[in-house]
Amino acid sequence: MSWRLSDKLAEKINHYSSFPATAVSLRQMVQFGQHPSGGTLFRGAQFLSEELPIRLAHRVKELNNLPDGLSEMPSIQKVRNWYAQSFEELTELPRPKIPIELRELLINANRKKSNGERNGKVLLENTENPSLAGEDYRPITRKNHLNSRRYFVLLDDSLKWSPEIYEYNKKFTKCLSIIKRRHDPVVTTVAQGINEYKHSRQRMQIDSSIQSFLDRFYMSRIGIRMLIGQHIALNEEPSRGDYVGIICTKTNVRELAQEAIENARFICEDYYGLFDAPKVQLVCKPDLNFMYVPGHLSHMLFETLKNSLRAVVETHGSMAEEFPPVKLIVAEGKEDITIKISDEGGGIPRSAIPLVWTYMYTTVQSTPSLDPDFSKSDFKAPMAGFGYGLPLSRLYARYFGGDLKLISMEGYGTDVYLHLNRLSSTSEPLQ
Ligand SMILES: Nc1ncnc2c1ncn2[C@@H]1O[C@H](COP(=O)(O)OP(=O)(O)OP(=O)(O)O)[C@@H](O)[C@H]1O
Repeated sequence: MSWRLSDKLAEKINHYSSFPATAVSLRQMVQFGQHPSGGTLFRGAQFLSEELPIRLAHRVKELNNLPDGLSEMPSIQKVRNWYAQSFEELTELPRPKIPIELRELLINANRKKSNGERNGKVLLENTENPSLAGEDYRPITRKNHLNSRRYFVLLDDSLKWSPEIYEYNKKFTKCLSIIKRRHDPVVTTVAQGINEYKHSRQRMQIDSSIQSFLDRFYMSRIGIRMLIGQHIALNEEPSRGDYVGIICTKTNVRELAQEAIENARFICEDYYGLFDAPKVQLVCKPDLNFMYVPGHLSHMLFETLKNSLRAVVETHGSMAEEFPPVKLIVAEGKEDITIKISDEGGGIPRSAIPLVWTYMYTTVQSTPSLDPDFSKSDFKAPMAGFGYGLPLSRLYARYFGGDLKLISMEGYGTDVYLHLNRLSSTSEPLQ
C-alpha cells in the first residue's frame, strides 16, 4: 500500500513549519560530540526530534507551493511524500518517560543553580556566515532569532540515566538511519522532477525562482543530512582517532586531494579510453590539516577536477600526444584555506558563466538516463552530463562558510577557487 498524506498530518506539518530552524556550527557539533555520554546523546536526540521535523516541514510546504505547476510533477510529489513520511515517523516516535528530577534538569539545563553554577554548558555561539551576506538562505543566528531552542547544551554526565533513555537513544538512531536511507535518492528524483517539468513546459532552461528553490532545497538537504549523519555516527560508531562523528578535526588536505586526483583521472581515462589522463600537479604542504567533513571536501575536489580534466581532453582532443597539466594549489590563510584548480581546457565564454551555476546546465550532448535507481547514494555521475557538479559543490562549500568561484579566460582555460572557512564557528545557512 502506498503511503499518503492525511489531513491531520498536513495540519501538523503546517504547525511545525511556522517555527524557524536553528542553525548549528561545525564547532558546536564537535564540542558537543567530543565525549558523548548517554545523557548528552539523549539531549542531542531531544533537539533533533524537534529540529528535524521543523526542517522537514518547511520543505514539505515549499514542495507543495512551487511555481508554475512544478509541484504537480510526479517525481516532486514522490519527494514531498518522503519528507512528509519522515516527518511523521519522527513526530510519532514514542518519547521515553523521564523521572521528574531528570526532566527538571533537562528543562533547566541552562539555568543557574542556587550555588551559582549551571546544570549544563551552552556551547559557543554561532557567528553569521560572512560569505552569505545578501543571499536568500540566510542563517538564523541568535541575533535574528532570540528565542531559538538551545541545542548543544552539555549535561552533567555524572548523573544516572535510566535504561529507558538508552533504549530511546537506540530507537531514535534507528529511525534516523531509515530516514537517511529513504532520502538517498532525493537529488536524482528532484532532477527527474525538473526534467518532467521541462518536458511538460517545453523549456530548455529553468527560471530564477526555480533555481533559487533548488539552491535552498539542496542546501537544506545538506544540513539535514549533516545533523542526521553526525548523530548516527556518534551513537553507533566507535570514535576513531581524529574524528568526532563524521567531522575530522585534522582533515589532511593533501591526502584528500591526492585521492580525488586519482579517482578523477581514473574516471577520465575510462570515459575517453585514454592510456594516461592529463596530469594534475599538486602544490600543498603535507601537514596542512583543519577541521572539516572529509566527505564534503572529497566531493568538491572530485567534481571540479573532473570538469577540468574533461575540458582539457575535449579541447586538445583525446588523440593528443600530451596534455597541459591541471594545477591544484592549496594556500593556507588565517581565515580560509583556498584551493585553486587551474586548467588549460579552453575556458568558458563569459555569456555562459551564469549558466554554469544553474542546475541541469551541461554542455554534454546527451544527458545520461536519470533513473533514480541508478544511484541509491548521492548524485554521482560517471564523467559529466547532469549539470549538478558546480552548483552542488558551491552549496557544500557555502554550508560551512566557504565559497566556490570560477574565473575563466575564454580560449585558454579556467580557474576554480574553492574557499574553505577554517574558523568553523559560522552557522549553517538556513531558511
Ligand atoms: N573547468 C572547466 N572548463 C570548461 N568548462 C567547464 C569547466 N567546468 C565546468 N564547465 C562547464 O560548465 C558546465 C556545467 O558543469 P557542472 O560541473 O555543473 O556539470 P557537468 O560537468 O556538465 O555535469 P555533472 O553534473 O555530471 O558534473 C559543464 O558542462 C561545462 O560546459
